[in-house]
Amino acid sequence: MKAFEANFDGLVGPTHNYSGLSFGNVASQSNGAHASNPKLAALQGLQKMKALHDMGMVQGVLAPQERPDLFTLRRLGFTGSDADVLAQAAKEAPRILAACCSASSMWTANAATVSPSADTSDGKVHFTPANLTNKFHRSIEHETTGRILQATFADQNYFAHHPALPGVEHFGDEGAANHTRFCHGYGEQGVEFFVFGRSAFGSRYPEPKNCPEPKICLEPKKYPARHTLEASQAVARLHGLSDRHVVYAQQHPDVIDAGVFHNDVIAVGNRDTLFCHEQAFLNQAAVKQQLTEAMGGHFNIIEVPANHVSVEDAVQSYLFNSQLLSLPNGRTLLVIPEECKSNERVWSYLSELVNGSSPIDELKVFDLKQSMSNGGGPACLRLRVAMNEAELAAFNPATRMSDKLFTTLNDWVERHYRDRIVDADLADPQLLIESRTALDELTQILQLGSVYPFQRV
Ligand SMILES: NCCC[C@H](NC(=O)CCC(=O)O)C(=O)O
Repeated sequence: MKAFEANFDGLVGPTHNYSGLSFGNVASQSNGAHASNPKLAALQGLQKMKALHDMGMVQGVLAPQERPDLFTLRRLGFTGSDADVLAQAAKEAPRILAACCSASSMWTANAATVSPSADTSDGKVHFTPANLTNKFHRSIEHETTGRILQATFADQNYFAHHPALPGVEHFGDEGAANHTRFCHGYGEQGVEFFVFGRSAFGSRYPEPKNCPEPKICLEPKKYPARHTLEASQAVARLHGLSDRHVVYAQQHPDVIDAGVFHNDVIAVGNRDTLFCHEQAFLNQAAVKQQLTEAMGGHFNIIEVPANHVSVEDAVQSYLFNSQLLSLPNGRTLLVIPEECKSNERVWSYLSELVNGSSPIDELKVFDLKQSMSNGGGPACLRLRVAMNEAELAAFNPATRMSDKLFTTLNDWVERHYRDRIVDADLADPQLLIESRTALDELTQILQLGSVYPFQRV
């Protein structure tokens, strides 16, 4: 049976704003307090989805979340009417209000870890929503994410859904941003590559299997390592992956300290190719060897040297937060953000790469500035789901990008979204009403049922 890689992009929610919520994410920290443009953000995202659809890729849409999150605010002790809750939170705890208004679910690379059916013991596609424990504003995503994924991949004959891992730092899980699946063909047994930032239980315990670093004691000094080895191992167990086809690697702590808060800021992979910076992993030589062996010796590694592109340039340009795509016409495309073009060193490296003999044939540049200003590039905005023909026929067709859905969603954004949000707007009860009205209509467009808390009371 033929198999495909589908990309499910997160639709940007109506409250998209810059609140400087992500310590360790340079863009988020430096753009806090700037005015955002949710309408433009959503339209920029839709343009990318439509472009991939036009190239013949399978493209899906994942719905955003209900924000402001009144249910979390009430859980934290704010009371009264919706307007009272917002007013009290704005006065007494504006940072908590901002966290409860973030549209961060747009970065669906953090929505879940997905294992295709060719890799799992029961032959189903497995999904585990990421608990995102390291950031409060993201830790409140996984329940609704789980419901959206179940409404998108509902058929239990093909799709298996797990709850998020326990919500404590020991099992900090950031989902597919730290997970790459390599394969020779999308429908064949693949190699799942899990990248973590630290080990929660330390080196007193036996060395984990398939882990190139003997004593996992190194940790970043400045910024948090969000994702643990133990989380990755739990996901591999839940998905029924075989040890022989799993490789674990630790992110280099120094690059986390340089602003690489997820591995997808410094590495991207597709099929039998890994495109990464030479300083991405601890013990990088061993990581490369393990991956090559697990892939049966047929594996391409494009390793970018620091003297061409520094880690700082990678973080500034999001070179590696690109989408490495195998197009239906057989060519390999790298989808990059505009920031790569404006960085001279990155652009000259990329120009040489596509003109040379590398496996990458073409570049496509997108303006994703609204998302980039919060540290989310092309790869952050998508969750990959490799599916065979039967699975493709089984997922919710209303979530699949088409010319018609593109027109419908553009119109929906134009009607419901604001073109400017600053901090003071987050407490506006009208924004809550607008957001819920928009999402209620969206669940009908995408045929999701009642996935939002406000629809379930
Ligand atoms: N994969 C990209 C994720 C980016 C995301 N940024 C944020 O949540 C910033 C939100 C703000 O600062 O308003 C994060 O750091 O997890």
